[in-house]
Amino acid sequence: MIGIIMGSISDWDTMKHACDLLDQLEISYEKEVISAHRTPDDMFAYAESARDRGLKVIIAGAGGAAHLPGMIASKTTLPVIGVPVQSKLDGIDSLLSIVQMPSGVPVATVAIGKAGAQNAGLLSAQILGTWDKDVAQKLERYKRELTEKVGEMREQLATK
Ligand SMILES: Nc1c(C(=O)O)ncn1[C@@H]1O[C@H](COP(=O)(O)O)[C@@H](O)[C@H]1O
Repeated sequence: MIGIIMGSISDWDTMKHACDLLDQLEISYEKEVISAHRTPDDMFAYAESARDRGLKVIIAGAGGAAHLPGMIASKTTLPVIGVPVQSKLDGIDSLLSIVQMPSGVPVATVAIGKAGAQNAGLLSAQILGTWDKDVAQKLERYKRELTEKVGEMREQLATK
């Protein structure tokens, strides 16, 4: 249902958090290394075939000159979520490369690094949840768990 792609295997430490989130929700996904710069033909083939292969959302992570999410978005009408990966410039270059898309070609951009990748996984599930009741129920459960964790934090704080 979800395609998770990254510009390099060096992005895995970040992108695995999107995978972990989807594993937690038991939502199927595929993962692949694809680079707009290093494998442009593969990138276009991936974007052009994504809908016919049954994907509903694409999560694309890249660092530095992070053109992958935007270029994928240029070739598909599926929603694309961009994850800025940490870089030598603290990921600011990745963030700006992904978020500053021209009008007409949106990429839903999340925060830099692990939290961003987790949110990308969650956001992709929420998109599925707009029509998939099973996924929507899992998301309700996830939210309840978040609330419970805050309850635990309050108990912890009371002991400080
Ligand atoms: N930004 C891109 C693209 C792309 O946008 O097509 N392809 C690779 N990269 C990024 O280059 C960084 C360094 O990659 P290496 O570690 O392989 O040298 C990675 O963060 C990757 O996402």
